[in-house]
Amino acid sequence: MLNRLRDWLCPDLGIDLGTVNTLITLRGQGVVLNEPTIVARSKETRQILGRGAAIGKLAKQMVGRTPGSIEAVRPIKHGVITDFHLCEQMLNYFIRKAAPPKGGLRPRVVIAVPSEISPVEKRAVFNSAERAGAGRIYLIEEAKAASIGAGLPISEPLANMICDIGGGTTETAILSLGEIVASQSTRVAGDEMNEAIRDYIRQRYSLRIGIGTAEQIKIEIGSAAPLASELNTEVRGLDGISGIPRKATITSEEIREALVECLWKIVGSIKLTIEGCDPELIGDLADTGLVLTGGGALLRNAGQFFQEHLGIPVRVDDEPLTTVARGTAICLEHLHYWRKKFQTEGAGF
Ligand SMILES: Nc1ncnc2c1ncn2[C@@H]1O[C@H](COP(=O)(O)OP(=O)(O)OP(=O)(O)O)[C@@H](O)[C@H]1O
Repeated sequence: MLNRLRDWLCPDLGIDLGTVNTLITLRGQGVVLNEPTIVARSKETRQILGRGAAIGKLAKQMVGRTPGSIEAVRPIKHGVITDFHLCEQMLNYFIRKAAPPKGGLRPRVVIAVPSEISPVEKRAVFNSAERAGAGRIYLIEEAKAASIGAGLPISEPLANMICDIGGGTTETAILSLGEIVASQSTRVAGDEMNEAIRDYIRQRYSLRIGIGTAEQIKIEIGSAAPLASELNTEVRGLDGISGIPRKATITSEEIREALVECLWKIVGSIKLTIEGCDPELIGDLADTGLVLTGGGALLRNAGQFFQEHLGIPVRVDDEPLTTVARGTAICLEHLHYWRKKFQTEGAGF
């Protein structure tokens, strides 16, 4: 009864504070907010545009199309807050949008953060969330939240491996008995793939394209392993020699070539994680395999590529963009159990 009243007045929130996307879940309701982690502000006054509303989807529409006086800023880079003030304003806006406050109560919040962030960086997340209106704050490692969201039996005495390929970081972890036993984090992820595509097209076609176009190409025809039927797309950019707009047709084979180095670096990071694990547990991985999550897992044939190069079964989660957020939602449902395991701070409820 008390729980229901509290849920109505001030629902608990789960937040996946990602480099590219921020997702918020409410206890019992699943994902209620999914917005780009971007803020648009005036360069001169540093005020957020649209009376503080140019955040998320609205700000993303402005990327690359802003006049010189406006900048679209991502307050998080490689999973770590780089602009505290902006992050706090963004979180405040998202929290209010997801769960408008009633009665002045502060919600309990579970936030997923990269596993290898420093104590100072953790403190920045606490402070930003607290100033944005959160009450008691619990931090959970992104890889653990992803494992829970993907339904892995992480409480069992068995090795389970997860690899979350996000926008700014790829987090790989092996978990057993509810804890991370080995992990690696690399900055090779979706953003670096976009840069690789942009550079490839500049070198191969002398065509200059923006990072947003490179991302669109990745989503439209990107793949990690050969496709049954290869794809192509028309790309518009600026001729690097004449400076005149020009078109070119790019194939999925070419994009695969552009992405191969990034993918090999991710394979290297997964192998390092395995090497850092107790040999007793490594044996389990031949059966339990690897689960891929994060937006990067949507690259066509990603499962096939990693399976071929790691020699263990690989499964892509059904909805990899929401796995971490769904993991935080499950933690909210069982907060009495999980809160003993979280790193917590805040005013309490
Ligand atoms: N279909 C797709 N194919 C390939 N990549 C995709 C696809 N859809 C989205 N992505 C990429 O997924 C990335 C975003 O994933 P995600 O939302 O999991 O990252 P994030 O949680 O914001 O980042 P991080 O975990 O690094 O903080 C972007 O780089 C985006 O380009």
